[in-house]
Amino acid sequence: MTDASTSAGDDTSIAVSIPPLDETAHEAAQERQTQLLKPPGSLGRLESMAVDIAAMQSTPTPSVDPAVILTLAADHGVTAEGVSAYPKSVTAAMVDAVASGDAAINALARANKITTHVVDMGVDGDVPASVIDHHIADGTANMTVEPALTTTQAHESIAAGRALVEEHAAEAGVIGFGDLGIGNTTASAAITAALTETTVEEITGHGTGIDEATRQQKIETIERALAVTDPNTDDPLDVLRCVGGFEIGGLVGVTLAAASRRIPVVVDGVVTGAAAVVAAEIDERVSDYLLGSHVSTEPAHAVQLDALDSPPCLDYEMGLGEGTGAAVAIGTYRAACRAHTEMATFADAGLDDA
Ligand SMILES: Cc1cc2ncn([C@H]3O[C@H](COP(=O)(O)O)[C@@H](O)[C@H]3O)c2cc1C
Ligand SMILES: O=C(O)c1cccnc1
Repeated sequence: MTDASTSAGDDTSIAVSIPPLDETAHEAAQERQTQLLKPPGSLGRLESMAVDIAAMQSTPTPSVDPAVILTLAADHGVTAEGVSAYPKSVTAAMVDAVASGDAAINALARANKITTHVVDMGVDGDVPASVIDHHIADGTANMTVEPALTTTQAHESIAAGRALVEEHAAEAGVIGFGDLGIGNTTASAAITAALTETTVEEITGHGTGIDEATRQQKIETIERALAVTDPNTDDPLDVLRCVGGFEIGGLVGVTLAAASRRIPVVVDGVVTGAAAVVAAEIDERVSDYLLGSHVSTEPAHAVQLDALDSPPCLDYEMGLGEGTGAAVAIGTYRAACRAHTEMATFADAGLDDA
């Protein structure tokens, strides 16, 4: 992966300043773990989760709170190729459900005390007034005919994601990723195939539940889109422009802005994973600020997590999106941080000699 100064062409408008992980905080947190009232290592990966977050946040007292999930929604012109089990109109309907508090993400976020925001990045339909408005267009173009986004739209989507962090999550302990958009597992598979050493066949999944014949059509659609739009695979912005989506570009912007503020980002499923891969190709330092959630049933997801060197923290056979995996994982990351900060040490308990 490359550094912002050498990738994305000569474009400097998306470059951000991302601080390195705080090694001193990392060492102090690791040392504290050895002093807590438990045999060293006995909290397993919960220990390294807290230590990693301490280094990201540059603090001896890591915390996920306040935890915020941003669910970005947009439509996709590629749905005209019959790649999803559901019609495009479901995107607007799901935005409405999330705004009303009725979707899976709302229930899981409430269960784990996480604030959620839903954002219209380019939904083709009416959305409630309470939805944050960063509408770029009524869905992307059909990537089998022309690039899904214009260059301007690709930039606009990233800028919107950055603005979202400044406006709604600047004080967050962690930001969880979420997505909505019928057809967006097709865009995600196309991005993943373009930016990793994989074939379209091996990383294309069943999305919302398409049968095998439709999956073959989805594979053929992605291959055609890559042939028609011919993205420069050395340029993540060009890949986003050719086969991406407005919500995916927005999530790239969220990642860049969060990392520049030392805010860890909890990656969700295959759509947000594609955005994280694009962001890490724009600036490899964002990888330091990524936290895995689940591993999705979509095959591209494990490939993405591997490319990002960001292991999942749970495997519950989930494959929904919306931020659902991030919502569940944030509960685990919160538990890790609270054990780290709230437990007594052997010395506190008068057990120095134990
Ligand atoms: C009711 C419903 C709720 C969802 N919540 C997330 N998705 C997920 O599925 C869609 C992508 O899958 P595909 O590429 O196969 O269309 C996106 O909306 C994604 O967020 C949903 C999909 C449906 C149908
Ligand atoms: O893993 C995901 O994020 C996913 C899977 C199917 C449909 N939408 C999202």
